[in-house]
Amino acid sequence: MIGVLLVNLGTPEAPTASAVRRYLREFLSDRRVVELPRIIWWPILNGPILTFRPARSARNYASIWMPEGSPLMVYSQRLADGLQQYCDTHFSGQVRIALAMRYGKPSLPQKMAELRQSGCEKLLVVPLYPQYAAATTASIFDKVADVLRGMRDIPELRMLRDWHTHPAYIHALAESVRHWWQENGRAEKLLISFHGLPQRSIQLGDPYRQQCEVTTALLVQALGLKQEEWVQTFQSRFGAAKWLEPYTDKTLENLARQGVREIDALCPGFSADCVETLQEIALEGKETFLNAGGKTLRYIPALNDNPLWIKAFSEILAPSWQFWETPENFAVSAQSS
Ligand SMILES: C=CC1=C(C)c2cc3[nH]c(cc4nc(cc5[nH]c(cc1n2)c(C)c5CCC(=O)O)C(CCC(=O)O)=C4C)c(C)c3C=C
Ligand SMILES: [Fe+2]
Ligand SMILES: [Fe+2]
Repeated sequence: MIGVLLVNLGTPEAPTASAVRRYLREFLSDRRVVELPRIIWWPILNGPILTFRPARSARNYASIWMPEGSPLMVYSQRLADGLQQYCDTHFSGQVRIALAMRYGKPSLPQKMAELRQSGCEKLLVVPLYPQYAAATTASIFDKVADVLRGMRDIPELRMLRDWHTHPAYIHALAESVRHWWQENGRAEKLLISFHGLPQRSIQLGDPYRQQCEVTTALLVQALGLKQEEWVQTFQSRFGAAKWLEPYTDKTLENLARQGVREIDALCPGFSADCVETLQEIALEGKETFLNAGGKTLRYIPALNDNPLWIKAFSEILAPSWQFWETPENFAVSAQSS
């Protein structure tokens, strides 16, 4: 049996200051996320950040919370469930899908143990980030390695590093934008916004910005957009350092001032909608744009559990488990799909 462990960032358990504080403490203590010497970072984190940010951040979460919970969790779980169903039909019950979070629950140690106990002797780890960053992808690898360190009988392991150029991903994005245009009409400009990173991460060798740019280039090519019909930006700055530019919020203001009236916004780096897309872009970004003179900003949902994406995602993952395929233990029926 092959275990596929989808891993996303993690999210607070409730839209309250105390739950957000617990979440931020774990997240922002990760050395892959904040690469400052502890002696400098510790007092800042435990002082102003964990004092003031949780309440403000909790309000942001409250504005987008779903009846079933945090959107990041709800959509990631729906993706995992949809993928399990798809695999049961197309891969003869040989693939078991699970979802874990890098921070909080369901935890990586718990889900890795469950997969192992249910007879998965092979494990494919799939960070739910199309573009590689040390802060996200490598952090998941670190945690997986920590868990393996405590296991006697470790599984055979593979990890997907990124899928930022995969034709199935680009096609799924392009289809979701085209579908959006069919249903809602087409705005003057397509804003393509990725989560930011400190500029220093790039100087230290992170391929993240380049991967975002390649995804954008392939997407606008697939959509047949001209240069003046799209703009690529980076959102979610944190702290005082310089982050990747152009910034999404400043760009929205500038576009409105230049006379752009309608924007469709897409966040291709997020597999699941979350506070950064539903609050920061669809609510706050819209407000910024309208306050600066824009007329409409419409957020195009992430791929989430879109059935087209579930099929496309299985095409991205399948080569990794077919690598393990042997005639005796794995009757693949993928071609019959
Ligand atoms: C130093 C800070 C941060 C780095 C570096 C960073 C990189 C990074 N993050 C994502 C994806 C997500 N981030 C999310 C939330 C979030 N991110 C940071 C900080 C950094 N991110 C904070 C403090 C928060 C929490 C919200 C807030 O208080 O503003 C989320 C959403 C989580 C949710 O619960 O909905 C995602 C997803 C990527 C892809 C990335 C590097 C490329
Ligand atoms: Fe983040
Ligand atoms: Fe944010």
